[in-house]
Amino acid sequence: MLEIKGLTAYYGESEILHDINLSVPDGKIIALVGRNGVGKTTTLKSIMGLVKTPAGSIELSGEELLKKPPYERARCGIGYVPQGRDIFPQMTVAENLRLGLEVCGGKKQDPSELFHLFPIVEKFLPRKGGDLSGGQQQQLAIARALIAHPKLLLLDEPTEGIQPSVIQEIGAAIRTINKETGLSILLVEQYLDFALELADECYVMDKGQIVLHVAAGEAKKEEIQQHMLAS
Ligand SMILES: Nc1ncnc2c1ncn2[C@@H]1O[C@H](COP(=O)(O)OP(=O)(O)OP(=O)(O)O)[C@@H](O)[C@H]1O
Repeated sequence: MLEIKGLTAYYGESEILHDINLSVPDGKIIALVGRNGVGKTTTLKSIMGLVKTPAGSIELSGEELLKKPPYERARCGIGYVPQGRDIFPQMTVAENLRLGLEVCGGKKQDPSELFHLFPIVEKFLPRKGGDLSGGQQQQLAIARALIAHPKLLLLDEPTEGIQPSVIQEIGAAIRTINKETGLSILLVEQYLDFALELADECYVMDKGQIVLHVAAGEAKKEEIQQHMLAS
């Protein structure tokens, strides 16, 4: 599905990612973990074309994305839920959801197919996005990304600032959508237990490099934690 090879990324003159190799196989959930500031968000932004990536390759189902602008990458089938969710507070939940359709050229899709995953989104359709709690906004942001039927979903810290009961609901929804539709998911997380519970494989990042790649089933939590400690 997604194949990243030898990727570097820059902010200005600073090289942030160094020779990243990472793959998301079809239908799998892959976690990318690491402490603050190691380059996880930059990896997702690189996939979306939002940062300078002068070297390497990013292929989606065999198609090179590196030279494509962000909107074309989204149209190739990538849904992106950024850190902080980017919900428009003055727009209603229904309007926020509809924005997700712009990605597929405004094609008519039926949002109701997502309501069994996120009942709260259906319940609050007429409410302003800004009136939702953090957890509800996160569910709306994921629903908005799913409405265009992506092949690959990029999730940036969906548990950040969210209460434990809602984290469980979000985890269940991610697992259900993966099982029901075979959607491939790249999940960036700092909450290691959540990541290991959901993921098939786990990559650990430190200082802009991948320092460990393990199957989540055999993942040694302590070993991963060692790599996540400040060095
Ligand atoms: N817009 C920017 N301009 C310059 N440097 C940046 C910018 N955004 C991030 N950085 C730097 O790039 C590095 C990687 O940041 P990144 O946000 O990718 O880390 P992260 O692992 O996602 O951390 P967090 O969990 O805090 O989001 C950090 O040193 C950060 O300070």
